[in-house]
Amino acid sequence: MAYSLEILGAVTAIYLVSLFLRAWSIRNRFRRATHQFGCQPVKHFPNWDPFLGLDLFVTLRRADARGQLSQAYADLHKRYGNTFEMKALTDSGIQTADPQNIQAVLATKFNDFGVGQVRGSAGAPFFDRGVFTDDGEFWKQSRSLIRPTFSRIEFANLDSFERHIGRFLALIPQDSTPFDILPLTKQLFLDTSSEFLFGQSIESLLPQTPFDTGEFMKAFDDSLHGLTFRLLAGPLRFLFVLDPTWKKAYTKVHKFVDKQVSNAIELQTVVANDDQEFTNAGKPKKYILLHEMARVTQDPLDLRAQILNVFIPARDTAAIAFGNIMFELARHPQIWTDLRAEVLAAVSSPQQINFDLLKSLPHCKAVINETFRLHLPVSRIKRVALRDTILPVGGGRDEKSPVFVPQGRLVELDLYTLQRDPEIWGPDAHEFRPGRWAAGRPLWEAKWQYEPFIGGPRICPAQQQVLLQLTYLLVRVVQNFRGIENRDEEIAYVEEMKLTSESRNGAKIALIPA
Ligand code: HEM
Repeated sequence: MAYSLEILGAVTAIYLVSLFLRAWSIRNRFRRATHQFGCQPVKHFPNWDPFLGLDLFVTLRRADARGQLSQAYADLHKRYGNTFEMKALTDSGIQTADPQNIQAVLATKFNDFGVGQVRGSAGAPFFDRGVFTDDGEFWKQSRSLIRPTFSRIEFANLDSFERHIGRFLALIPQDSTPFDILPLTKQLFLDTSSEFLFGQSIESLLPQTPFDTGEFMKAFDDSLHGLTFRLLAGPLRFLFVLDPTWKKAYTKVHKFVDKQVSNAIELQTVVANDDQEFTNAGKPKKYILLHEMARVTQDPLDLRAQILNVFIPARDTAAIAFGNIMFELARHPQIWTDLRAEVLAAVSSPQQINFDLLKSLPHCKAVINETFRLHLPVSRIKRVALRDTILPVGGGRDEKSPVFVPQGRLVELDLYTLQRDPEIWGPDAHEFRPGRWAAGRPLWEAKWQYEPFIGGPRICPAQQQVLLQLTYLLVRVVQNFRGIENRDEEIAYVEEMKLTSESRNGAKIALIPA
């Protein structure tokens, strides 16, 4: 017993000495940065638990339970400035909603920041290394594996999208019965994204789906759920080591993906190097990401990891965005009327819809932009400093001096606060007002004030594809229904923060047939 106490005492002493040495080293590096670059300290949230930040952690978890986590961060920014530092257990580090700092982290100082320690191996063995988890050379290689397909896809695949939309429209009640459009939209995008990513749609919108869709979706959701907990737990994720449900869930997902991977490899040996961008009938070739990847690597485990690295950010994001559009339109029915007038004037039949037409609808564009401004499916971006570096602003009393960021420090970009900042968007920043986009696309994007897909080298590769699909879907729904009504007693947007952020109450609406 005495012996174990001695060991415990020694371990504690070593830990405290290492903490002290680390703090001392950071202080020296900070002094050097002050001298060289004029860095000033950033404001700190006044934690009463300065070691772990349990006080703020509990406050934030309570806000999360109320569905107001993003707003809780925005309130902190209101009190402590655009850039401040805080401790909240695993969520400790610098918070910033400043466009200059966001630009530095994502673009101008891109090589100084990475996702490694934030995501790193948290997903393994559910999903291994790929474009979503890695930094440096491995990230570059993974990104180049998917880039060619994404840069061509936006022009193609509209035909198969229409096929899925037909099924989607048929499942919408035609007698103005209230329903929640979010789950239905999730099924639609699950079907289209599985077709684009794997070459085989999960066909969840069909009554006779060839898969046990419910089982697959549950397994995938359970896998993502387990992943969210592990990411939240940070270095404490070893605590989940004995959790058998996660393994059961991701094994089912692997079984499905591995089958698609082996199909892709087999197909590769049959149709090697088909570089044609058009079919023999002159139509744009339909791109399948896994098949394009299999032209570069035929390692099944690598392919599984790489495709899951795309499927995870793809899973629900676009569906959540469409649900949010419907959520807002149901609360602003007059805007639906304006949209419908624009759509009916431009489009008479689905066959007529093409890329150029979809790009030429300013009302649709404004509604989509404004929805993304208020409701971000990905609202917080986490990065870690890969080396000692500097943020351009946020230090000192006036928050205008540069801020020293030691290697290993977490920096969180708060896009929600940025995109609702009254100094940028005016006093009606919290209101849904697509009219603010009327003068075309203003400078907001160029100034890093509007970033739902972020910017810089890690910009969402699917941005153009998603915007095109959302416009297409909006056009098709607006064509078929002359009105929309809100059927939710709760008027406010209640947020459900998982890996992505969505409306906890879905989008309960009634659509009035044309
Ligand atoms: C409304 C829909 C979507 C939004 C708002 C969105 C937004 C984002 C954002 C903000 C990031 C950066 C995350 C970070 O670096 O921490 C990201 C990354 C990514 N997104 Fe999307 N996304 C959407 C849909 C999709 C879809 C449909 C796909 C695939 C088909 C996709 C594939 C990816 C991939 C692979 C990355 C990682 C890129 C990298 O790190 O280099 N996203 N997305």
